[in-house]
Amino acid sequence: MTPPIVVDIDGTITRGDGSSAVDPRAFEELREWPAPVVIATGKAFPYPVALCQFVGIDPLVIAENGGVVLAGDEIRITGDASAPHEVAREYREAGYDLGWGKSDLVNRWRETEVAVNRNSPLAPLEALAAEYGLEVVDTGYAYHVKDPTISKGKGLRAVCDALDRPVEEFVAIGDSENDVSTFEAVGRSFAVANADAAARAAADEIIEGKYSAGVLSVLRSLR
Ligand SMILES: O=C(O)COP(=O)(O)O
Ligand SMILES: [Mg+2]
Repeated sequence: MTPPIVVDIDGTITRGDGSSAVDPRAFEELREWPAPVVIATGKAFPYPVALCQFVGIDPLVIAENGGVVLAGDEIRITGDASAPHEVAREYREAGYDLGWGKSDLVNRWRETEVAVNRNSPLAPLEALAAEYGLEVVDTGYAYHVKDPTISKGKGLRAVCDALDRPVEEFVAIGDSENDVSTFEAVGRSFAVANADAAARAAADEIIEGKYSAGVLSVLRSLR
């Protein structure tokens, strides 16, 4: 039987062309998938919700690295953004910038963490985060200032409770440090070839292909 899947966005179903463009072939594959599809991302909640709508699948979403979860018409928000916002405030006061311009669409709808552009300095961000008992996770796309007890893996367990399905049934695909907790929770995990060291070490298997090409090859082999 085709397994349910939990899939990361950036670096995983993207085309790998330097943009955040999702490969349209992944849209097709996810829409036709004959089992639940969970989108698990570091992005703010509206992005994966919109992705599900545009793909045409039921929204099963883990956003903000597990801070916000949607399953079975329930939205579950874990933690709050006040400590991350304090870190961001102090970071700015020290003369640094979050790096997303005036509109900052990356953080505008973020409810439990703050994301910082990877062109901004990491060391002072990590120092401030530690003062507030927070961690900085580098997804390869942004630095996320977050509560260390929140993870995509825990978010997946919440989704599984809502769906009344065992988490071990799931196959996970991802590319970075923020996918490690998902890999540890599921029955079978794949890192794409472009994955970072943490994801590669945690995955059961490393896919030969990079980005969406790698994902498509795995999905086709699982069906
Ligand atoms: O938002 C990010 O930094 C990365 O997002 P992802 O978890 O979908 O790869
Ligand atoms: Mg990713």
